[in-house]
Parts: sequence; structure tokens; C-alpha cells
Amino acid sequence: NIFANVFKGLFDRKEMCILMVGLGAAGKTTVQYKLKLGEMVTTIPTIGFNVVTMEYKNISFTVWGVGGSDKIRPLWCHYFQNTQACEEFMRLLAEDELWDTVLLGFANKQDLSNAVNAAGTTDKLGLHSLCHMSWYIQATCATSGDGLYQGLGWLSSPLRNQK
Ligand SMILES: Nc1nc2c(ncn2[C@@H]2O[C@H](COP(=O)(O)OP(=O)(O)OP(=O)(O)O)[C@@H](O)[C@H]2O)c(=O)[nH]1
Ligand SMILES: [Mg+2]
Repeated sequence: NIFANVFKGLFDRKEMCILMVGLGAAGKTTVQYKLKLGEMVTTIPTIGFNVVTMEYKNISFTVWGVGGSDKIRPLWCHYFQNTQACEEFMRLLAEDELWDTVLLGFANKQDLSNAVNAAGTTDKLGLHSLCHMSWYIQATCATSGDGLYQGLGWLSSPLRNQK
């Protein structure tokens, strides 16, 4: 009945804070606005961060997208070897504050023929050795939106079991 649904809607509401990191031009801002507005926006490199809040499956997601780099951003991907980016990523995941979190990775730009797929991304990031948190890699195309909601769907399921 309607009242039960309204009550369920009120009390089942959960909030989730997402920190989105990745190399410059990976598509983080595009993901944020595609989820928020349902459309592709023209982005410029993020200086600092963007915050977007959206609702999905009774969960309020606050997504913080951190710029991939600062002024040297255009050089970033040439400047760092992939392995160094991976090490940086692993260092981040080992932070105490992130111990209690889950990891959703977007293997983005799947519309491009040279994109690394989800399995390749998992291997390159060495996620099989990541035992202390639950993780999932979703193939996406942020410009069309493909895969984004599948990712959020995964994210919302372990969340249900949290406090
Ligand atoms: N072909 C393709 N292009 C994409 C996709 N996602 C994002 N882009 C493009 O990639 C470029 C960079 O996207 P952004 O969303 O600004 O990247 P970002 O990760 O926020 O970059 P920083 O803010 O510099 O860290 C833009 O031109 C996007 O249109 C995708 O799935 N496929
Ligand atoms: Mg950005």
C-alpha cells in the first residue's frame, strides 16, 4: 500500500559518499554529469574537485570527482608509467580511512577500440590480491552511459548490508 511504500521510502533511504579518482581525462567528470543529468556535458579538466549528488535505488550518492592532476595534467599520462599510477592507487586503498569501504572501478571508454576491458583493468591494477575490501570492475562508456547504472547497482548491494 501507498503508506507502507512512503514509510519504506523514508526509512530505507541511505546515503553513500563516493570518492572518484583516476588519471586525468579518464572520464570522471563525464560520469558524474551523465549520472546526474542523464546527458553528456562538455568538460574541462577538473582543477580541484566536482561534487554531484544523485539518487538511485533509494540511495543518495554524493560523488566527489577529484581532478586527475593540476597544471601538468596534459602530460600526466605520459609522465607517469602505468605501474606508478597503480602503485599510487594501491597506496590510496591501503589508507586506514578507506579500510571500511568498497571499490567500484569503471573501465571506461569501451567505445574506443584500444580501450582496456574489465578483465584487463583488473589485472593491471592487481585487484586479485586486494583481499580486505570487496571490489568490482564494470566496463563503461561514460559518454553513452553504458554500464554506469550496472556499477551503481553493484555498489548498492553491499551497501544494504552495512550498518
Ligand atoms: N570516447 C569516449 N570519450 C569519453 C568517455 N568518457 C569521457 N570521455 C571524454 O574524455 C574527455 C575527458 O573527460 P573528463 O570527464 O573531463 O575526464 P576527467 O577524468 O574528469 O579528467 P580530469 O578532470 O582532468 O581528471 C572528454 O572529452 C570526454 O568527453 C567515453 O566513455 N568514451
Ligand atoms: Mg574532471
